[in-house]
Amino acid sequence: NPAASPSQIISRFQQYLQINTTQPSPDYQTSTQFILSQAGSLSLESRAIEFVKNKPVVLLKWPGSDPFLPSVLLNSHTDVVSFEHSKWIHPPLGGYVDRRGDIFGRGSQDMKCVGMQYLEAIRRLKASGFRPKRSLYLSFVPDEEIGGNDGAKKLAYSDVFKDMNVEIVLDEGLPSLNENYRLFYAEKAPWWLVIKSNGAPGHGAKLYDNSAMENLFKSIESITRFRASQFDLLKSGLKSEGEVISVNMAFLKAGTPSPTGFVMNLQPSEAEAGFDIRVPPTADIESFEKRIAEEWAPASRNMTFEFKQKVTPHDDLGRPLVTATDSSNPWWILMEEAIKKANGKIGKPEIFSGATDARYFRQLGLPAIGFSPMANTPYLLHDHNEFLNKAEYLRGIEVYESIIKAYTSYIPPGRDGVSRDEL
Ligand SMILES: CSCC[C@H](NC=O)C(=O)O
Ligand SMILES: [Zn+2]
Ligand SMILES: [Zn+2]
Repeated sequence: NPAASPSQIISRFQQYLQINTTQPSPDYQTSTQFILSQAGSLSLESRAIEFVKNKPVVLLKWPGSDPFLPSVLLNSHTDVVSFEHSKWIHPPLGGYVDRRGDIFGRGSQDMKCVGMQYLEAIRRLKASGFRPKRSLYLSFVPDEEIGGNDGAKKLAYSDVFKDMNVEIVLDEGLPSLNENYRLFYAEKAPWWLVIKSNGAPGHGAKLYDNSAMENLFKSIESITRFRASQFDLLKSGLKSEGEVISVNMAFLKAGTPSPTGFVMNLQPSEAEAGFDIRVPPTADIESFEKRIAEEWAPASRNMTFEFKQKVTPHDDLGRPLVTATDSSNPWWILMEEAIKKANGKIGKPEIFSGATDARYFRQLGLPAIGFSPMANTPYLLHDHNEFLNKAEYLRGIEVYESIIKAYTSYIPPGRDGVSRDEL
């Protein structure tokens, strides 16, 4: 079967990498055509739904033999973040494979790899004669990189989704440098904070209190100390990456522009700074909010603040938005078993450091697991020279074969254990 040869498999991945779905103006038309044609070659049911115009959600279905069993959803996003072309050793939209077998491209880790691996796993399972009991859905959603409001969120809150009767969702994860795959049961919530200071303007030679710059820098010092304290917890091993609040400065804006740069002998009356903050579901939100209002942007120091983005890491009832990792969640156990069956090793369950579409499904009360099968791989999401090794990519397909088999065959205890198939 030539369609299943490694060179054909890699060639399909390259084709997907070559489609320019880079934010802020992704070519969703071409990616949609590509995915639909893949679905056609696999005889999957397919449709493209525009909950928002020109932002297609491509939905594929491999029907299960028992329509009464809830379904399984494998999600991936089709968009990728932008890149600095000149800083790459191979073109970011090329899908170039070097002598070591490293496949270069924006999206090779985040997450065109996963979307294609789902499809390749289905190709192999179909060729082997496997038939799922549960229906398997694949969603290829737009706009994850800009928040997912017009993509996964629309899907999750739609009637289409209700009709799908989904019981478990898989979405993206992160690579690990060692041999252990990483599994994610929750994620941090992005808070994008902008703080502004005001102060009296004055001569650049004059020393006085409460300038806008001084007021802003008192805040930056306080934020820097907090950042260091969180980072120390991580460095010392007392906490893991997913358990600390991360704070990074995104921009600084101040000064009075002049045709030759900035006016040097005028102290500005305004200054501002922006921070990308990530809050774990386990954090004490109230005390952190208090810290921002009282220490980072106190009105008493002529400061104001605003959130450009403030996602809650909690559900409607105020509970942390997490997927269970113990025996109360059979999907977690099945996932671990299926990976191990495919000879994969697994590290400790983790909280994802960034934001993913999984949060929309967790908000509905569904279990969602973040996983991208990338072991022995450096973390290059959003970085220059993003790549995934060919051998690692192919191994990931085998892992998904094992997961899909286990998930679509799972019948919960107590449900008489007889599927329609066997009747
Ligand atoms: C709040 S929308 C941003 C989503 C983005 N997701 C992946 O990188 C992130 O910055 O985590
Ligand atoms: Zn992603
Ligand atoms: Zn991303």
